[in-house]
Amino acid sequence: MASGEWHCEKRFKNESFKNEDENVLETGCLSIIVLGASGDLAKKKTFPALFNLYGKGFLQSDEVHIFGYARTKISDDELRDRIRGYLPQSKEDAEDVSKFLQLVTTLLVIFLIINLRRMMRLILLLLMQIKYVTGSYDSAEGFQALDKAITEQEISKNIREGLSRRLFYLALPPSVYPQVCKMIKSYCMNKSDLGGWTRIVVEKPFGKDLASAEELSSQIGELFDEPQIYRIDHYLGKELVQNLLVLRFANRLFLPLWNRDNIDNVQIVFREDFGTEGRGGYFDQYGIIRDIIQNHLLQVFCLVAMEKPVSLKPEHIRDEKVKVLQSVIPIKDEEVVIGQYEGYKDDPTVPDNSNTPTFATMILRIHNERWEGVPFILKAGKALNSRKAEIRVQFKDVPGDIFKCQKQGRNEFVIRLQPSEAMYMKLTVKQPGLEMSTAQSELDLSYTQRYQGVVIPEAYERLILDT
Ligand SMILES: NC(=O)C1=CN([C@@H]2O[C@H](COP(=O)(O)OP(=O)(O)OC[C@H]3O[C@@H](n4cnc5c(N)ncnc54)[C@H](OP(=O)(O)O)[C@@H]3O)[C@@H](O)[C@H]2O)C=CC1
Ligand SMILES: O=C1O[C@H](COP(=O)(O)O)[C@@H](O)[C@H](O)[C@H]1O
Repeated sequence: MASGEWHCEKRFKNESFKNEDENVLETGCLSIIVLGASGDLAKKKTFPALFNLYGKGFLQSDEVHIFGYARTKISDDELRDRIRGYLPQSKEDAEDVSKFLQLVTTLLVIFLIINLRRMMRLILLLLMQIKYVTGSYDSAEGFQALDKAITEQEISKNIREGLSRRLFYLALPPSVYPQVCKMIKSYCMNKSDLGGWTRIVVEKPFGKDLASAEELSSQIGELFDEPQIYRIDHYLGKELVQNLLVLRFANRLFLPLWNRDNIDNVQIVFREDFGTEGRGGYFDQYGIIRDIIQNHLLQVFCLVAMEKPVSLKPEHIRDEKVKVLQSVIPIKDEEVVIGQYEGYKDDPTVPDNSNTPTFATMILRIHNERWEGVPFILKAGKALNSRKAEIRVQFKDVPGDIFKCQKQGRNEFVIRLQPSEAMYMKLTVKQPGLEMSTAQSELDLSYTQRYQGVVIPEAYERLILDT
């Protein structure tokens, strides 16, 4: 395997990040059931992540079976066609498909000619059997049919019932989580307690406000034990978000600078260059604040602003996040701007009279010793002119500017989460040459240049693997 590739063994053997009770390799039939399989998340992220995990050897073909469930009536093949579009595809790939089909008997030669990863994907597309079951989210009938399909698969794999594992991934609007969880609990649980398990993965946003989040938590909590429930925020799986803890707490350089004495403001920005594209059924109920800011950007905000955790244990990290969130003072109305992009209501899945925001920006202010007076500006928008997610830490001006260079710009530390992961520091330097003049330049750590050949895993690969 190439040096940058993730490796099963490496992950399980990484002692420094290990919790006492995790990293036990399990065997037995694993069924992964994607509920809401007809939707945007499933086709863009969930299924491609599963394919990648399979390609990297984390999911074994003799143990894993994947199911899709939704109300939309489509065939297994139609579902596969939808997914195929979101796996790396280009004219070049299409040629490889036909080459592969023609040269299937000379597999070793092809391995030398075409990229190994692409090759794996082609094989997967041919081999993986994704079964699609149609049904509503509150009908016993649908979930009984789903259970039947899973059980048949488990039996065909010749595995004792109790050793089977069932992972239900709710790629659905949170409004249907309670009814779906009830159905899973009533009809689709792993049938015995001989060592298998049933787990559920729920997506953000967890409710609409405090009351509904608490209600959702107690509804799910009545049906499943806490260790069976996985709440996903995929921004936490992004490489540069994972890097934030390391960056902040493993580098002496940043320790004395990361505070109100040196930092003028912090900007955490999410932009997308496409709109809802048929996702109005989910998005219009929630809007950009609940879709992006309350979860993804707030998690990033916590990692930028929190104090050093006691250790890397999840509870310790959570405790620090909670502390910094508790120190945020109520947001002022005059420090919020919201908007809706022109054309949003043209999406047939969006109601004609919708006033749901698709853009929002706001200032968070932290009332503590480190951050008093430093605005954290959070901004998110759909259908803007570019796609980008980044953190910009802007430093204060240097006092006593003997070079008269302040107009050229401040020191700024930028962490670009996507696209093209990078970190760069904007500095003032002497313009090379005979004159003593200054210019803005950058210390640049662009991942494509620094880590050539390293394949950065998609956020969902990491998170689904953890479940
Ligand atoms: N799209 C993305 O990139 C990401 C989405 N998410 C999260 O995933 C979840 C699903 O989002 P996404 O897939 O984009 O949304 P979609 O609008 O695509 O909904 C997913 C599926 O849910 C069903 N559905 C949609 N609206 C309703 C409704 N009002 N009541 C019941 N069922 C409905 C539809 O399936 P059918 O009608 O066939 O049953 C649809 O195909 C959300 O919680 C979102 O926050 C998280 C990260 C990224
Ligand atoms: O959670 C969501 O995230 C996606 C954007 O994810 P990214 O990893 O591609 O940045 C967004 O499109 C979607 O509206 C939202 O639900």
